[in-house]
Amino acid sequence: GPRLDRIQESKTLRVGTPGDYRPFAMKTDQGYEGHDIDVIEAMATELGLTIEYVPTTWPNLMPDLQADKFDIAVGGITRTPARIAKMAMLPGYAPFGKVALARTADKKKYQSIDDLNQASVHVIKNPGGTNELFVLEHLKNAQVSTHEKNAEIPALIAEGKGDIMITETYEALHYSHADPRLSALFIDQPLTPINYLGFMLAADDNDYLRMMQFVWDLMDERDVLDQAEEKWLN
Ligand SMILES: O=C(O)C(=O)C[C@]1(C(=O)O)C=C[C@@H](O)C=C1
Repeated sequence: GPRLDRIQESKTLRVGTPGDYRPFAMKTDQGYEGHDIDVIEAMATELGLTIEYVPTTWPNLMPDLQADKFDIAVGGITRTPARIAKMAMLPGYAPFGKVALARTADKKKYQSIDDLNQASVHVIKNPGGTNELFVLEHLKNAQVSTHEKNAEIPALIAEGKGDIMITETYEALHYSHADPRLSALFIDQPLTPINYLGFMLAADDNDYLRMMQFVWDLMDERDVLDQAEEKWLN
């Protein structure tokens, strides 16, 4: 197919990522790092390809993939029916639910979703992803503000500039471990059913899809996925 041909001829895989979601993909001064970065680098190496990272955002993730700015998107992307309807997605990994990140000092205040859904609670949300969808649907009574830079929200909560960040299991655990002022709430009983992340691909070339599915399976069989999980998700 044309996409696989182009990738093989250029020896380059264009990887789109918002790069703002620890521990899956984070842009730092040294480059990109995280679980998804280790996995996609191993996949590219297996295929003899060099990665070209293409910055994107959560609001632009699907439009940029549809506009052919990259071949695959990584960085903590939830598999959803809306995405599968338009794009292809590789198998699920890292089961998670939506949870809350709050100040440790406040943690007893929030025992249920009703305790979050109060006018006295200030929720800071990042735009464009499933966190925002959850906040708009379930926290209609809360005070909600939007902060574009997702990776800055935990510090804003810690400093008292907002009360709650809605996010996913691993990110909440990451920031609660990194900063004692923060606690991850609802980890044992998340606010949503369990869902899975998955790499999202352009669905216009079946040869490309079969190749990527094959390399994903190979990474699974060689325990590369287990190693990435061990390194980043514990
Ligand atoms: O939209 C998605 O797929 C996501 O999982 C991305 C998303 C979000 O929901 O906004 C998840 C957690 C991070 O805090 C940032 C981005």
